[in-house]
Amino acid sequence: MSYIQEVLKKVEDRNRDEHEFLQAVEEVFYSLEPVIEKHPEYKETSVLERIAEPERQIIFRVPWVDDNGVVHVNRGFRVQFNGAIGPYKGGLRFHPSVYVGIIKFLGFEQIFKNSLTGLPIGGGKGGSDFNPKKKSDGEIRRFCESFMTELYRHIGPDVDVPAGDIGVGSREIGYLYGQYRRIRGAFKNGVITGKGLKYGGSLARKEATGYGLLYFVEEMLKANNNSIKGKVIAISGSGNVAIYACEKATELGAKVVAMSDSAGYIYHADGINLDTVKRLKEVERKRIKEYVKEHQGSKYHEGNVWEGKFKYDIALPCSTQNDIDMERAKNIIENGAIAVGEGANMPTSNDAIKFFLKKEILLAPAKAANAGGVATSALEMVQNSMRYSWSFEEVNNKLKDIMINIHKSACEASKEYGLGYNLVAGANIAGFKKVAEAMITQGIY
Ligand SMILES: NC(=O)C1=CN([C@@H]2O[C@H](COP(=O)(O)OP(=O)(O)OC[C@H]3O[C@@H](n4cnc5c(N)ncnc54)[C@H](O)[C@@H]3O)[C@@H](O)[C@H]2O)C=CC1
Ligand SMILES: O=C(O)CCC(=O)C(=O)O
Repeated sequence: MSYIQEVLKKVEDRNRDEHEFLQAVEEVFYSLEPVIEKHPEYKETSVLERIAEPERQIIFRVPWVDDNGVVHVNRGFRVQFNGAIGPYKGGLRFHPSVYVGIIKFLGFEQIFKNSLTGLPIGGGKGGSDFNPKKKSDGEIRRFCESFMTELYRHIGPDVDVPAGDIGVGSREIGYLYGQYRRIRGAFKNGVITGKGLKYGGSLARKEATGYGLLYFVEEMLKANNNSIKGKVIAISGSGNVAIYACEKATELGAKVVAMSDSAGYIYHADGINLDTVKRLKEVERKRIKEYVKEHQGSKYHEGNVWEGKFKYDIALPCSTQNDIDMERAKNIIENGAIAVGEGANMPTSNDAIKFFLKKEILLAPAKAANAGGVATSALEMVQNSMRYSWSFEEVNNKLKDIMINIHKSACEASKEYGLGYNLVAGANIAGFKKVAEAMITQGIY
């Protein structure tokens, strides 16, 4: 058994039923094999064992009252995974599928992603198994208030800074921050990011993950003598990441022909009308199928977009984890894709990642490609500390530079370890080394 296999076995034994977490750890650790060989100090200081164990995980009760006066109880989580390079940083997910294995996979990914941004942020993640779908505004507010009534004691601008993720957008962030302020009796707006612009939010944070994804994919294509201009793109999801990925892709001269939600997908050969999607999803909170009522020539299909048979050059999974398994990966290639850019966290299963790499599909891995959101959150923290705000253009330019640098770091790390142009391994290695070195320098923690 190799050293990596031995460590993985220990991680598996300790986290038996946490499948998503084990998948994320396996994906990172296998790509670290050449690094461990070259750096015996990582083995001597058990960095891998340490990095796979959260510094702290908090699980709490979230009781709330619905509009009929009935009391419900959900479970809240915050996993403070690794604080070696900065305060824990990562979003909150409200979705019925949430359990500790989901939050831990997301928190683990966040360690490396945050490191790649080059900014001083550690890895953390949180959320709840609360389902925001079909809840009234009042129910959402009461849930958020209850959630923060426990969470507030574990977070702070220098300790742990949450933000949004699936099911947590600007409305939820507003209620969460309001409750934090009420309890603390202080305006510490650096405690949460993704805030509204009127109380310390950053311009371009809303757009950042989707825009950043496209900046990264453009770099990847450029490095391979290609570009986004003129490409046909399919996107899964129609939430925050998907919408702004679509916007930037269109601005860069591509045509987005498909978007989805958890029930099905729309296909519009003329190109998706993003104004309609924004209204349906951001304002009216309706299903994506409503789109076809307003656009002749578009079609709605039930099921997963990656099972659809239609032509595109680039696939951008922007919905949720394990969206692309082996069968869907094969279908994506049959549909003509030359590149995949991961906007969601861990959207591709480990065997499908290997398959894409074997088929020489250009693969922009999530940790690198969707890091623009958290990077811009870190820029929001900078602005909050300065009590100042930058213009949209200033933030967007910084975001673009960060994404270009992440691509460069992943490229260089891959090359240094003789792996050619493998951004998956390169991102893992570059993200890991910075955190590992900080951990070693700080002793045994
Ligand atoms: N919002 C952000 O800044 C960042 C988000 N991400 C990741 O991007 C992905 C999307 O997040 P957001 O757009 O923020 O969330 P969102 O809540 O705005 O949108 C989520 C989208 O995914 C779809 N979806 C959710 N569960 C699904 C399922 N089981 N099957 C099919 N579709 C499903 C929803 O219908 C919706 O269109 C997640 O993986 C998230 O972790 C990654 C980096 C930053
Ligand atoms: O902006 C943030 O802090 C969180 C972003 C996030 O949750 C992610 O990168 O997956």
